[in-house]
Amino acid sequence: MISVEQHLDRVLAAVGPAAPRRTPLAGAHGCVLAEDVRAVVPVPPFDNSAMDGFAVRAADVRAATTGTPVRLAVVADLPAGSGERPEVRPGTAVRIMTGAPVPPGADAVVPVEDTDVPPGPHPLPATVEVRRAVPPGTHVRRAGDDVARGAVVLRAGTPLRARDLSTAASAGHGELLVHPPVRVGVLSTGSELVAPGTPLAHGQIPDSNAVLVAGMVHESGGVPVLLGSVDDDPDALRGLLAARLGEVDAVVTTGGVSAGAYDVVKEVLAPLGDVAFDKVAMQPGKPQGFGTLRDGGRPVPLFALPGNPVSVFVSFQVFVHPALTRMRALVAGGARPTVAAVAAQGWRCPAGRRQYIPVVVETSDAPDGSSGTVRVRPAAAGGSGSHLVASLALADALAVVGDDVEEVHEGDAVRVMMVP
Ligand SMILES: Nc1nc2c(c(=O)[nH]1)N[C@H]1C(S)=C(S)[C@@H](COP(=O)(O)OP(=O)(O)OC[C@H]3O[C@@H](n4cnc5c(N)ncnc54)[C@H](O)[C@@H]3O)O[C@H]1N2
Ligand code: MOO
Repeated sequence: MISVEQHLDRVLAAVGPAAPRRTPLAGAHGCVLAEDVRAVVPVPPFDNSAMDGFAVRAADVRAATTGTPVRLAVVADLPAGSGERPEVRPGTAVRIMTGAPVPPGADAVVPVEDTDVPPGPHPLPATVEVRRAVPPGTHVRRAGDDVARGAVVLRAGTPLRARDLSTAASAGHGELLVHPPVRVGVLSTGSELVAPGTPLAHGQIPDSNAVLVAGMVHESGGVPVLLGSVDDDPDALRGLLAARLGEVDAVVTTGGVSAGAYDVVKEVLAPLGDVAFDKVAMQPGKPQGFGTLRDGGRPVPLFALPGNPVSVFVSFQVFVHPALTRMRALVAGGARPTVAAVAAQGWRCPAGRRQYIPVVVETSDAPDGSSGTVRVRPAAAGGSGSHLVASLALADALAVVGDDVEEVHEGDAVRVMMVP
């Protein structure tokens, strides 16, 4: 039996990020940035109007009020996107729309509501009556107000969110140097499996692992590629892997790794040399296979997880999630975070194996209203069991109990791994 850390170290030593490549912004969401990004243009790129109205010289309208309006000649029209630069001389104004460049000579914008011109679509008036004074700079958004040219706007190592992409776009970039998305093949094994929703004949069960793994791949920032399920037939598994390996950067299989007479994953992969099958001192998730397949010369890490659904969930969070973090080139967030909690009820634990038990988290405020205590109880009425798949949905987290503990008592301190 090897420890969780030994297995994880072996996994992490075998995986790494793919070379970064320039990618259009539209395809870069979720990818990890490979270099710092600087603004190649200031944001905003030019002085522009914050209001629909009239660009004026502030000095011309210094005395304007509703009772003593100032009339100016309207000499040009500036819709957003206009490249014109009409001069605003004393006594004149230019009609301007939000986002249009402030014309030379003007130093303020009077909103249309503070004039005699009704808001909305109208022909360009010959004159405008300004009914309110505007100090210099009013409703003018200055070039570089937000970000100066050359400033770092995004840091390497961060996953690109929607707003990061908008920052990159506004700072002048159409592409970014990013690590490519990690495509993870999801493959269920077992002759008992049928597609979810299919009526079950005796002996059959729904393939719940495929959707579980695919969803966790998403939650870990990867791209799931559903490879389907194969019967416990070595040739079928061999054939599927040979046919589809080129489409993926990693593979997660479930089932077929323990001691059964039909455990085909072990049978097919063990002779490939680099795939090792170990017993890991954890519960659930004891039988684990891991190794590197070759697609031509390209290494493709393969995780052979045990078939029991709770084992799949735990094994993924403990081994596959950190590996995907490294393959994506993320700087932070390798292991799921843990927090301190208190057991709200007791439960049994296996001797000699670290327990990862799905728990419900209850927070309660202290009587003085100060910081709450995190209390946890097993999510499944049956406590700890790798087949208790339906109650997995109730769990908020995994309590992690040391291999030297045989029973957790109510009130004991426990570490809790936060999972999506
Ligand atoms: N003699 C021994 N038997 C077992 C051992 C052992 O050490 N010696 N280990 C047990 C432990 S612990 C685990 S975990 C399981 C792992 O078994 P396998 O990886 O070989 O998985 P299967 O036998 O194929 O399936 C186990 C279980 O999970 C169900 N299953 C499988 N795939 C799916 C799926 N896609 N969706 C839903 N459920 C699935 C399957 O029907 C079985 O009930 O081995 C123990 N046995
Ligand atoms: O290790 Mo198995 O995952 O205990 O059920």
